[in-house]
Amino acid sequence: MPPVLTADAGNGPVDLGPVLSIFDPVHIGIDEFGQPKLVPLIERNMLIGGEPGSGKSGLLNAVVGHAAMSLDCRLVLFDGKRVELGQWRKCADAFVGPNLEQALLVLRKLQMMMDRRYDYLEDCERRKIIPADVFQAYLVAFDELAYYSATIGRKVDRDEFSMLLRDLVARGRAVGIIVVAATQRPSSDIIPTSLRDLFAWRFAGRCTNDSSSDIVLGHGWAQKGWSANMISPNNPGAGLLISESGSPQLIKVAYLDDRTCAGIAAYAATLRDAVRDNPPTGIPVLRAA
Ligand SMILES: Nc1ncnc2c1ncn2[C@@H]1O[C@H](COP(=O)(O)OP(=O)(O)OP(=O)(O)O)[C@@H](O)[C@H]1O
Repeated sequence: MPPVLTADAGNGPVDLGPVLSIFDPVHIGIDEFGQPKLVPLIERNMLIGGEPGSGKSGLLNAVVGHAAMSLDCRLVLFDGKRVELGQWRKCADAFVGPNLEQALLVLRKLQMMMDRRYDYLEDCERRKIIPADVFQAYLVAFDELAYYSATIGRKVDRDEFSMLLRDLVARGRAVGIIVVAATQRPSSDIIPTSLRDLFAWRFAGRCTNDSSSDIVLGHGWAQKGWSANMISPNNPGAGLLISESGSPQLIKVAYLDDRTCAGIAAYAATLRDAVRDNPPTGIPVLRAA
């Protein structure tokens, strides 16, 4: 049972409703045996690849939905199409549409914040963020990665985008910055091996060939029989999920349709407003239900 958010604006505590935590594993769907598939995301990143229509946005929305409902997590969303993650806009600190300059601005700010968090950890002689920390986790989600790194704007800006993204993926984990990135172009120019290997979780929805599947999951898996090319085009949301230390696993993503996403997003935005608007005397507290 998730904890219930309680607010006290001076007239006694009022239950606002259940919330989640980004330190909890995220429910993303079911495995082959019909068992819930839960993935811990704190201190990890997730790469999502697959051909158009394979269900990447479905997985991204499941993850962003959990983060939106986690009041210990802030959201930064990059969405070249604006409508894939657009429903979560009110829950996000920043929402970047099809604008590379704005994307760079936001990424530079995140990099600066990451550096300051490292200064703080160094001063505290600690190695990573904990739930009791004053600073909150950030979920930084991209749909579609290649749009910013290979499609719009000037090459020099796209290169800076790729460099900032790599830095965030490489160094963000310990300071609570989680990157989840989706692309319909699983090719080596978009996801070089050195970048791919920084993602602890990798999900390949249906891919057009074995080599695209390997680019997401890791070299050699197709030859061992694990290729997302074998997934039916009529089965969106099915795909192979691998963690940095395991073998691929077939899963089916829990799909949130537009109406459900909008409902969760509106509820999460209300809770976030309630937390923001509460006076210091009424700081909301989490308690077990
Ligand atoms: N887990 C799922 N279960 C059932 N249907 C799904 C699932 N995921 C996606 N679908 C269906 O497939 C369609 C395409 O899914 P989605 O938009 O997530 O694909 P995508 O890979 O993000 O596509 P694109 O690359 O074009 O953005 C959805 O509109 C939905 O109808």
